Amino acid sequence: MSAEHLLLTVDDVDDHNHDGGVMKFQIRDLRKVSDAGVPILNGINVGIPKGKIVGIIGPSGSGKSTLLRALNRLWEPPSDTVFLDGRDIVDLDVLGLRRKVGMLFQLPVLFQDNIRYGPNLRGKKLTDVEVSKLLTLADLDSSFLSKTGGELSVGQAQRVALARTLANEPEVLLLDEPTSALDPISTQNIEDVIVKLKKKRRMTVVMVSHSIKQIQRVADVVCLLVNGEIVEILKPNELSEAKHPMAQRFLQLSS
Ligand SMILES: Nc1ncnc2c1ncn2[C@@H]1O[C@H](COP(=O)(O)OP(=O)(O)OP(=O)(O)O)[C@@H](O)[C@H]1O
Repeated sequence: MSAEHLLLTVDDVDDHNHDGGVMKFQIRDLRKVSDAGVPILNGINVGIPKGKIVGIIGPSGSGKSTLLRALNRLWEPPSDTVFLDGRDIVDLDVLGLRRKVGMLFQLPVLFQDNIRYGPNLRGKKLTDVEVSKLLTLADLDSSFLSKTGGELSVGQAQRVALARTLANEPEVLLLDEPTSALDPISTQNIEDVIVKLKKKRRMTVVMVSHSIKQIQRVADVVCLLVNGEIVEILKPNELSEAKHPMAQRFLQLSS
């Protein structure tokens, strides 16, 4: 399949509430080779539609995290490959980029004043009321204001980490298996928050997950990554129709 066929358009996204075809990210022929000369990303061509949840699934080692990390320059992509709102991200101020493009990892690492940290860096002091609002957004009550990191369960800590990311008012949320360490209830809480953020704040979300069911619950469109290539782009309810043999095998074993 040629690269042009894999350019994601808003028509691929089964939802009427779109922004007239606006892409938040455009990724063009993104490649990465390891120091040992092994290809990690093999020419990624895809658009990430504004205000949508794009799921990324694929076998272990297929390059999902590397792709995600390219979007906020945790891995520095080559110039002319990743564009945010039409601008090459390597030309942007890296801290400004990371405020706009927040990231949540698999396991949260926390300390008490974390939520205030990002705004503080920008000289903005959040009041207790503002912090409470962020906690509410992440489905936590204000009692969490006075709790230290050690008093939180992993699920609560992940929601506090989400509130911390949201304190920067990001336009894009990158999620790297954000619920893989959580129980089903905490997982559902995080999924609900993600969907709410998309609906209420029209946030763009790119989510890596090993859970096909999770991707089917939250994503508007799904990219299947195999050996550093997006081999198919499907709607969540069409995943069983994947044609690439590795993608079929992965989906069969995962379901
Ligand atoms: N800095 C690096 N140097 C060399 N190889 C790397 C580096 N980062 C990642 N890789 C390799 O690149 C490939 C893709 O890694 P990546 O973490 O992006 O995959 P993934 O699809 O997210 O995997 P998983 O599902 O297991 O988390 C792997 O083979 C990995 O070993």
